Amino acid sequence: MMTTPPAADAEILCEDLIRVYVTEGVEVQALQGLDLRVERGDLVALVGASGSGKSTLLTILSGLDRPTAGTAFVAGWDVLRMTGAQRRAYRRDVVGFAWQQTARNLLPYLTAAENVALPMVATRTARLRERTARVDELLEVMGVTHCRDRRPAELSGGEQQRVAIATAVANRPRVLLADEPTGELDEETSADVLEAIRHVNETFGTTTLIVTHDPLVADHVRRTVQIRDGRTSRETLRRTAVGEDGHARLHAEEFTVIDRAGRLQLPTEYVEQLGLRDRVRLGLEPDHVRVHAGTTPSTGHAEAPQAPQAPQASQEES
Ligand SMILES: Nc1ncnc2c1ncn2[C@@H]1O[C@H](COP(=O)(O)OP(=O)(O)OP(=O)(O)O)[C@@H](O)[C@H]1O
Repeated sequence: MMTTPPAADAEILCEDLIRVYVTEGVEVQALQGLDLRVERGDLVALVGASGSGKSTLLTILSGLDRPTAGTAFVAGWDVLRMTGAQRRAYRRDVVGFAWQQTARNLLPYLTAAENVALPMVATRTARLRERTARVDELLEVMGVTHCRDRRPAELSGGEQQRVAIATAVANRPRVLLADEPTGELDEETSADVLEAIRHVNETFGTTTLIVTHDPLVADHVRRTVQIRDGRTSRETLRRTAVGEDGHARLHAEEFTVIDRAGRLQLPTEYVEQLGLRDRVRLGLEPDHVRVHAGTTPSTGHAEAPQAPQAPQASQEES
């Protein structure tokens, strides 16, 4: 359903997303009020420990599952309120997916080129000549032109994933969702696949969300969002800046996410390093918030250790 999302410019916008699974009378809160905003054309990695809710979120964004409550808009589509027919159109035209299990992505009896062409054949969106040109373009962007006439069994794991991503974006979806695309690959092959995803993002402007627990993914994306206990908790933004000496350097800035109720999570290492627990003392400064260990009233600043300062992040334990 095309409705205007609350913030029309965000390509993916989730607010207070909740997903409760009930199995045999036992409730599991997989998503506990998750907020996420991804701008159009962005490339974002969503990282988090096993069980933190990453796959649950991706399943919702891909239109395969409905959340229990909250809002989720993808490319202007309200994923909570789609009818069956709209859901099929959404999955066909708006989002592309690549899954961890390579076998789930490609048909084993088709060649790489036939696999990539398949979504276009299914939607009858292009004539044969346009289709062939599109397949060639995609295989080239993904660096797998040499695999054109081979079947999946004749490809390496990394080549299979690159063909799978070419297939996922064949119909020019606005959003690409990838669930652990490097989960079955070694480090070097993973880096190749991630660079290929980045190339697709830059070439076609496809908004891309990669879900992973591979920390190396963070090196290949501009923005990493960490999910903890079914909520987004921290973000890292990377940018390259040229210093006074003329050399380009990569800067990484850490942010913590603050929700509408003013709650935020302190990084575990800050909590451990300063022995923060139970209650902390806060102080409001003109441009930041101080967080001190200890629960007794302060007579000055000197006696309590000061929390390391995270850029932009005011810190308070939730
Ligand atoms: N269909 C389901 N029925 C019941 N509980 C589920 C279901 N799917 C997920 N869960 C539970 O929801 C929580 C979040 O699971 P989810 O698969 O989203 O985490 P994840 O971060 O993707 O983990 P992993 O990295 O191991 O895939 C877990 O406690 C999981 O057991």
